[in-house]
Parts: sequence; structure tokens; C-alpha cells
Amino acid sequence: MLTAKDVTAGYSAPVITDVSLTVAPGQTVGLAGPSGSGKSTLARVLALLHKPFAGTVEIDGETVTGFRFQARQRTKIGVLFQQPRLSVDPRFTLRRAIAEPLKDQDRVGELADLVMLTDDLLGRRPHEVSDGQLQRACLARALALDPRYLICDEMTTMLDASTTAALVGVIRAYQERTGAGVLAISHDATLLNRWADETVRL
Ligand SMILES: Nc1ncnc2c1ncn2[C@@H]1O[C@H](COP(=O)(O)OP(=O)(O)OP(=O)(O)O)[C@@H](O)[C@H]1O
Repeated sequence: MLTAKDVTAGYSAPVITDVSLTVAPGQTVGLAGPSGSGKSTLARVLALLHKPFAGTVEIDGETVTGFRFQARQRTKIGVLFQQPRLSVDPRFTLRRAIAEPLKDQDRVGELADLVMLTDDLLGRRPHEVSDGQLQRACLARALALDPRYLICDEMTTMLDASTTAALVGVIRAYQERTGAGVLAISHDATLLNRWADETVRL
């Protein structure tokens, strides 16, 4: 399980107070709530990228101690953000972006197949591809280290319906294969109804 227990977090002041949430292996939990309610803040806490003021995060029974990019337990959690252009180095080809977390570059082809990126696209840089194609590369990169949990923060906001359906399909297939748990943050109630097993509102 990926669990937030009584988490209070924010910046100069808390934006979420005493929030608890659990994502079980294989489960998809939706996270909804009005703009500014702290969904992304909770996502960053659960992705071990933001230290809460109070409360704990547990991954498969182990309490998280380090909240920073290099934290040991970070590789168990994959993250996808709303704007793929902000999360890929503009100088990198998609191939290099996908390979970033990998020691063994051999898996790039397999990951690209998973998200349906062709060889031609893998050779291009972010400004030469669409948002949807770049988000596919970000999904491949997020799955590169076989995360136990995947956090999708408004992953599909920039995308059309068919790309959204394709990415959700890839994530579902990954979950079925590996038993990973997913936290899906979205403003789109219709999408969450279809995608999530249950939805929590902040
Ligand atoms: N880095 C930051 N520094 C200071 N305040 C921040 C920072 N990031 C977010 N906030 C503030 O924290 C509050 C919650 O923001 P957050 O992005 O978590 O909400 P959200 O529910 O994801 O919103 P949205 O649906 O609009 O993406 C907002 O008032 C926001 O202005």
C-alpha cells in the first residue's frame, strides 16, 4: 500500500491538513477537488518530492524518511505531470528522455513499444513532437524502473480524448501485468468515473 497518514503539508502555510489516503496494489484511486485544494501538493508528498509538516507516508509498510529526488524509496513511485514540456530537457531526444532513469539502455525499445512511440519519433526533440507524443515518452520514462505505484497529476489535461484513452489503456495494462497501484488526479469527473475504482475528494 501507498499510504498518507494524517498529512499536513503546504508552503509558508499548510494547504492540506490531516489528510489520509491509501492506494492498494492493483487499485486505481481518483483524487478530485476544486482548484487550489491541494491535490498537487498531496501528489508531491506521496511522490516523496515534498516534505510534509506533519504526518507520515508509508510505502508497502515502510515509513518514508527522505523527501527528496534522490531518496532511496523514490524509485518505487513513478510520477506524471500535466505539462510534459516542463518535465523533459528540451535538448534531449525522446529516446534519451526515456533512457534517463535506466542503467541499461536496452529497455528503451521495449518501453517505446509499450507507449506506441515509433523509432522516427524517438529520434526527435520535444519541440518536434506533439504534447501527446511527449506525454507518451514521459509515461515510458515513469514506467522505466517498474514502479510499484504511479501518480498521474492531471496527466491528460493537455491531451485529446483518443490520446487520453490510449495512455489510460497503457497504464491499465501495466497495472494488470505488475499489480501496481495508481493515484489519478483529475478535474474531469467523467474520466475519473471510468478510470478509478474509487474517488477521494479533497
Ligand atoms: N511552490 C509553491 N509555493 C507556494 N504556494 C504554492 C506552491 N505550489 C502551490 N501553492 C499553493 O498551494 C495551494 C494548493 O495548490 P495545489 O497546486 O496543491 O492545488 P490543486 O488542488 O492541485 O490545484 P489545481 O487543481 O488548480 O491544480 C494553492 O493555493 C497554491 O497557490
